[in-house]
Amino acid sequence: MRKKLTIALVAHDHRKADMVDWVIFNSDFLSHHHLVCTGTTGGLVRDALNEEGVFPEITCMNSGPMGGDAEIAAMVVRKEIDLAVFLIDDLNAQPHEADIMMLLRQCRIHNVPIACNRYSADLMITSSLWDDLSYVPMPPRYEKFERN
Ligand SMILES: O=C(CO)COP(=O)(O)O
Repeated sequence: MRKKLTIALVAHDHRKADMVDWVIFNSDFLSHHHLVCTGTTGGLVRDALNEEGVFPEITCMNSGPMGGDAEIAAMVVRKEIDLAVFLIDDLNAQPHEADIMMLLRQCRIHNVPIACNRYSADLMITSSLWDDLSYVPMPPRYEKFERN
């Protein structure tokens, strides 16, 4: 991949083991990109990648419940995030549900690819579209559909 991407990585506590596995599996790829993480996820990602001998640029925001999702959502709004991997715990309630919904919503509004499981994340980072200069992502159109 030619472009250096800024990739958001966020995982809830019960999904952090999956995130650590995923970053190790993709350590070669991730070594070329800037990773932006919520606080606890970022520490685990850094430790896992460093153990693999990979030292990418990593920015840690606040922990999720303390506003980390909100900080990453603000980066999405400012077009500073190219893609996000957000491993959500769908089996346990989170105290900061509103912030989680905000991050997901801002990614949808601003047309930022967001993977919520490992399979989607693997497909996303291996897409040839990243290097296709003729490809223009189509933003969502909020117009009412009228049937003729
Ligand atoms: O809660 C989170 C995302 O909603 C993740 O935050 P941490 O990475 O700080 O645990």
